[in-house]
Amino acid sequence: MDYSAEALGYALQLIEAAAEDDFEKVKVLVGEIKADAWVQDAQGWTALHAAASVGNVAMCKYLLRSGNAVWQIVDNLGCTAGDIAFSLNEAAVYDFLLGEGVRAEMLRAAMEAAAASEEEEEEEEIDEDGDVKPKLSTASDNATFLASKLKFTKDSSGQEIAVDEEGNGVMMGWEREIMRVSAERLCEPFTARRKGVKDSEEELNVVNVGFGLGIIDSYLQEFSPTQHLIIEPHPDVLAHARSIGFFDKPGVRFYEGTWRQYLKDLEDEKEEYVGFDAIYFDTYSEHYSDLHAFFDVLPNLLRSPESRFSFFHGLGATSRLLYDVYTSVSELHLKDIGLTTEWGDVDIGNAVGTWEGVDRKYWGEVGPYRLPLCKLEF
Ligand SMILES: C[S@@+](CC[C@H](N)C(=O)[O-])C[C@H]1O[C@@H](n2cnc3c(N)ncnc32)[C@H](O)[C@@H]1O
Repeated sequence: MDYSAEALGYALQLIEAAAEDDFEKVKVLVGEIKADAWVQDAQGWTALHAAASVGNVAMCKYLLRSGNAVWQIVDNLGCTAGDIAFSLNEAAVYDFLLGEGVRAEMLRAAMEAAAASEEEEEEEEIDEDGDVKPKLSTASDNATFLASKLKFTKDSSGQEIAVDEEGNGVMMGWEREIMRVSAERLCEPFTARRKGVKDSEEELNVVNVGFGLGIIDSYLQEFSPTQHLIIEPHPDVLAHARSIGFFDKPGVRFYEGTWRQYLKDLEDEKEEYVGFDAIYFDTYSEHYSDLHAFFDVLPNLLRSPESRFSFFHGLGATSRLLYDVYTSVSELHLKDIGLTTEWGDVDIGNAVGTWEGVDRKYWGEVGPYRLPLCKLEF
């Protein structure tokens, strides 16, 4: 059914009333006339964007609780209502929308986890019936990505990049600084223990999930790890790693499969249990729910209270609000399994320009990269 011109008219009036900070009119339009708060005007604004722009927390709350506003709708420039509040220094509105986002995402994660087992069963049924599955994207479906061709090339500034069949950047050279600092912070306790001890025999066991361009693995190699496990399933990435001699580096062993297969092999005792001092996670075409599932096994993989875990935090990196929401959500989920998280800023200011020829640009106005550093809470 088409959306009626009358309903659209009321919805646009609602955006106007919110932009004029006319809360009484907003209440009439939502409460009595049932105007829709999710409708967007020509610049992509909803009534919530308008309410955020005038800094009215009560109106934002009303639109979400009593109306049908949606906190994560983006305007034509990719901004959520929270991003509008942030850019206009409306701190109270920003904090309120951040809280709403965190609550909504925590709830969504819990519901997704509960539905996951049912979904698996459904997928099997579809297969048995022989139904054709819709075409999936390499950027959002792990199996599709793992079956697709990758290209290793350079961008115009000479930085290495890996690009998938759809032109999505799997790994970009500009992420190098993030990887350098991540490796350094992960190995810090080890560096401190070894300092000043001549010919130290201090062990260092590291694991990196997702080789990509091998950037973090090269930095991890600088700490001469005793065991350096790399979990990587993509045949083109593995071929690339072989071609640059990574299979022959000291301590390196590749597990040629996904991290889920590795965990299954550990469980089935096909892989030997290793306690790790440093664990890094940066896969591609997986979702937050996958990272969340990986969190759950960390207490079994970390060797000691000094051991550290980090992951590539690109979650929600298209918007300031979404980035803050996922920073909080991931920290809460890590806390659930007994890990504390410290966040460090890495300036990536000049790096974001290097996206030519690559689809799905992200980061934009989000600010510095937030580097998570997690350890077991005692
Ligand atoms: C963004 S890149 C990692 C880049 C790496 N941090 C670096 O410094 O170059 C993501 C890598 O994860 C791998 N990957 C994708 N799905 C995976 C999975 N389920 N398990 C393990 N690795 C996966 C991809 O093949 C790709 O090599």
